[in-house]
Amino acid sequence: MTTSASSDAIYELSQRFFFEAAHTLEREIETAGSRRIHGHTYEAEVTLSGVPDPASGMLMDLAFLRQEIARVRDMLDHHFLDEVPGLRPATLENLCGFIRRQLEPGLPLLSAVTVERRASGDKCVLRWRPARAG
Ligand SMILES: Nc1nc2c(c(=O)[nH]1)N=C([C@H](O)[C@H](O)COP(=O)(O)OP(=O)(O)OP(=O)(O)O)CN2
Ligand SMILES: [Zn+2]
Repeated sequence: MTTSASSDAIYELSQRFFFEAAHTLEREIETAGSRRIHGHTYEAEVTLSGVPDPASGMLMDLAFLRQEIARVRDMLDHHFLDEVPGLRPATLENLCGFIRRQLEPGLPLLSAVTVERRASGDKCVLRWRPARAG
């Protein structure tokens, strides 16, 4: 037993946001409805992982995280996702990757992005080992 029982502890800090957006989708089943322009309410969550800074007690100030999220939310909310560069086809999987690419440069502790459509019970989670785990 050592006194550093929490030395391997990793903290996860998350922030959730919503956006409303339209898209079309080419798929092998239920093709007609998916090809028509239709909309969804999306709920996304971004997660940072690491060890809090001892002085601030934070992985990152949530206000800063909100600022970063607002930037990517503006790129998606009330947009036609087929026209968002780098996103097409606008699936949950590609939305997770898109949000990661937008946020990762400013958030080195970013470790997961979740995008879901609660109304239909659909959800995708993208996880990875953060560039700087703390
Ligand atoms: N692996 C994935 N499969 C599907 C995705 C996806 O993002 N990843 N997305 C869709 C469509 O966006 C589709 O609109 C959802 O299809 P479906 O569940 O069939 O219909 P709705 O939830 O839109 O329900 P309605 O009642 O028709 O509105 C499909 N597959
Ligand atoms: Zn859809």
